Amino acid sequence: MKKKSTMAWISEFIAPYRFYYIASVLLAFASVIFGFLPYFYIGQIIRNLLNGLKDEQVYLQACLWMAVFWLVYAICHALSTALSHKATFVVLADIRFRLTEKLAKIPLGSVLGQSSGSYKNIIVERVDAAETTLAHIIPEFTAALIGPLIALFYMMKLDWRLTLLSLLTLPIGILFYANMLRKSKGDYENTVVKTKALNDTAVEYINGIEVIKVFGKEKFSYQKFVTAAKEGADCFIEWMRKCQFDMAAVTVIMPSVFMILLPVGTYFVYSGSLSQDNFILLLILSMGLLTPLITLGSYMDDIRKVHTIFGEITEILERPDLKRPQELSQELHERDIILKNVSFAYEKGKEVLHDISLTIKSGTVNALVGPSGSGKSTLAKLMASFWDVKSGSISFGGLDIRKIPLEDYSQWIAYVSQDNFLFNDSILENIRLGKPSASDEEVYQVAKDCGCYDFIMDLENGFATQVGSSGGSLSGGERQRIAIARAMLKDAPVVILDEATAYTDPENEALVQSSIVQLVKDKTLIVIAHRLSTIADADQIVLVNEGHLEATGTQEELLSSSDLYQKMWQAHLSVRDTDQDEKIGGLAHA
Ligand SMILES: Nc1ncnc2c1ncn2[C@@H]1O[C@H](COP(=O)(O)OP(=O)(O)OP(=O)(O)O)[C@@H](O)[C@H]1O
Repeated sequence: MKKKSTMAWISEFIAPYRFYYIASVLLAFASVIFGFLPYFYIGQIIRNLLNGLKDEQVYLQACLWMAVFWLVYAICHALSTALSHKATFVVLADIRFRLTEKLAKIPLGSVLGQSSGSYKNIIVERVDAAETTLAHIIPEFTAALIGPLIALFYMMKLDWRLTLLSLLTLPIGILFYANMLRKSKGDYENTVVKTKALNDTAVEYINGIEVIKVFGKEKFSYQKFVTAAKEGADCFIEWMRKCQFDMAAVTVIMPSVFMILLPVGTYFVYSGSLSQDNFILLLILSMGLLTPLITLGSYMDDIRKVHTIFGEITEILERPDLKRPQELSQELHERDIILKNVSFAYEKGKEVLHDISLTIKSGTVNALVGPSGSGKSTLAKLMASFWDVKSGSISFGGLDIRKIPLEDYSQWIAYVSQDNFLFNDSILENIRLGKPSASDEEVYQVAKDCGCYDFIMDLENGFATQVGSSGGSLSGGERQRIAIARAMLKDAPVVILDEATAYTDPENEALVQSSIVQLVKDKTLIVIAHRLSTIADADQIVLVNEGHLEATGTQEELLSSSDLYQKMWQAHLSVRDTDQDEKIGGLAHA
């Protein structure tokens, strides 16, 4: 697919609000004209003064008209800026919506491949940085371009020789400006990269504050942050260092045209080829000619910035969606999940699952087991449709899951992971997320079924308790039980469960386990099992090893047929606490 240019993207974003921008440009145009009209009166006043006119009325009238035009100029300018800002803030909000919508549509792997800090940086700061350019450049660029053109036209009428002389320093200024742009090429992009790194380190520092404290890594982590901050500052300083000489040259050389205009103009006046009043007016106008042109140059930098910013935004927007149809094309049969010759790689050339064929029968308990890194979670996530398989197929109810609308499929699958994310909202709303239409009573009931009603009611604000960012104000077990209640409310026929590797205490483990038993009643369960005792009665154990399907069967079958399973079982027996396992019980259907 051909990539869209930055301009094409910007046009697409601003298209719904183009009338605001057009109105803003027209008003900017009007403001330039009205801002220029007072110069006619300045010329008139100078002329009258030099001619010795002593009629106050004439001066008063000229001043009055100047004030009126200035007022109209100010109103047009304010309206133009207000319109462009209004449109820009809506455009920026749209861009943010599109970015967040896009993150929900692309494969999960594509989202997880980048740190949350850098997403936050793009969605919040980078989008914000586009505001200056979009809101200011459109009206101000117009004004900075048209203003000097009108001035130039008027000056040519007054005296073409001095007008051309007043432009003498322009090419020199442009040369310095071009040199500055050439030298600092890539510097803005560099500051973007360094700022991103700084963001990532800051987010990592804050998210990992517990680990940092526990392992006494304050110095190390703080140093990492300091280094990122210093590198960020250094690259800004370097950028400024490269620009300062040329920029200073532009600001000094361009207005120095006076050094030429004054002697030459004085000569013209004395030789009688230029009137005094026109000379003074030309001097004033030549000032107004160069300042907007210098401003125009500074917009070039902004345009370059916006190119980088939109490059980052559109890189996300152009990522391919997880392709799914809008509607189901056929009725689904039995809700079996069937994998046929499934292979998968996160990165090109690094296949992590190889040619897996497997049937998960509807209503059965299935355990995915295997050594660490063997591919259990990847397999489960493929079944949950978080990614698309690279080859082979996964079907649900007889239909390839790529042909099932994501919305439908997510209704049928409940994925309960170890790090259950809770939103910074009340417990009630966090559970209700499983079924947005659920009444408060339904939420209470599911909390009772899951065995978390009592602990919630013991909290000071009960179900209205705010859980804090990522559920930080609750214990790990409490968070997990709320996430299970959420999944239970969803009442999906298939539950994929990433069993916790470690529990803090046996009592909590028993509570979590019993809520899981409630959750999976009469459902298809696919559990990524880390402790074999909990899945001894599973209908099917799927043993994965190094991305290959090693064996499938009941525990009895695997104990007699698979060496690897035997070894894992022996290892498990040597560490398990029999009493505890009895208390907890397994995951088989009751
Ligand atoms: N997002 C990812 N990007 C790249 N590689 C990944 C990603 N997630 C997992 N992997 C790799 O895929 C392989 C299988 O990982 P997976 O998490 O599926 O194994 P697992 O059996 O669930 O491991 P564990 O029991 O330790 O959780 C590993 O080599 C892992 O490094």
